[in-house]
Amino acid sequence: MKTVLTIAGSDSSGGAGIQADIKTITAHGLYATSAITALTAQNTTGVYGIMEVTPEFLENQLDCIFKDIYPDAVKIGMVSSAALIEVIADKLKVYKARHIVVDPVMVSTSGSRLLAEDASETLIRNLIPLAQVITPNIPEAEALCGADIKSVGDMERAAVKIAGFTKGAVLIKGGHNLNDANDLLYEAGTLEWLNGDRIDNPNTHGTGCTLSSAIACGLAKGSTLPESVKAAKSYISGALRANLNLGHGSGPLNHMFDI
Ligand SMILES: Nc1ncnc2c1ncn2[C@@H]1O[C@H](COP(=O)(O)OP(=O)(O)O)[C@@H](O)[C@H]1O
Ligand SMILES: Cc1ncc(COP(=O)(O)O)c(N)n1
Repeated sequence: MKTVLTIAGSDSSGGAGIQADIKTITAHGLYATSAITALTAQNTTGVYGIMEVTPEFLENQLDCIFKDIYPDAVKIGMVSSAALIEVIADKLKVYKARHIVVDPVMVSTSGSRLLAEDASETLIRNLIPLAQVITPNIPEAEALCGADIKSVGDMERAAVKIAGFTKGAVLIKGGHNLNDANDLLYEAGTLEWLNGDRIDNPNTHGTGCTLSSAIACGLAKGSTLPESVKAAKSYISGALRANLNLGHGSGPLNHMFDI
């Protein structure tokens, strides 16, 4: 069986982070392993506390996984500090990890910072260069390219610039656009729009985590990046359409639908 490793934070409400990743990987018929970077006390209304693991303990988790159940793809989500980012980058290099998908999680949908302000540089310098693809949302893409994104042209210019930081590909997610849900993939010098109808569902907690894990699943199974991204987009649309309504805020996705 193919396996996908998720390196991310725990979300006590089960909608985002490690929990979303494991649900997504399982729904794709793959085996999930995990290395937890932090515990969050979180629900659909917000993030109420963050407790990071130590760099040594993250190292220990990564050694355990890579020496035993070597992953076919790796997804990286919330990593809040520079020291943890450095551990991950070192271990991915030591173990020659393949098919690395980085979701550069900076701020939660509910507005809490999940990446320390002084850690962005380390993310860009140490981790993003190892990624086959990174999946910023629009505010994260603005932070990475240092420019506002207000139009389709801005999004395309940002994609070309950000892809220069990775092994060559970026998917800028359009979930923060009001009228559509069009994502933009830039790979091997080609821009490809993945247009999606906006689904009328306010429960979008964990969409970014789910999408990046689904992409890692496609890559682990041997699909190309464009194939993996298209399948992941279709998975997200299905999970949004299946419409769960839990909690008092922006609720989680419904992974219990037929892929
Ligand atoms: N209301 C929606 N309808 C359809 N797709 C959506 C909707 N909201 C988000 N998406 C999709 O979910 C994925 C995650 O996007 P986004 O919400 O921008 O990421 P993040 O969770 O990192 O902020 C993207 O593929 C985006 O197009
Ligand atoms: C542990 C953890 N990781 C990631 C996110 C971002 O998810 P979202 O952007 O959907 O709030 C989150 N809220 N919590």
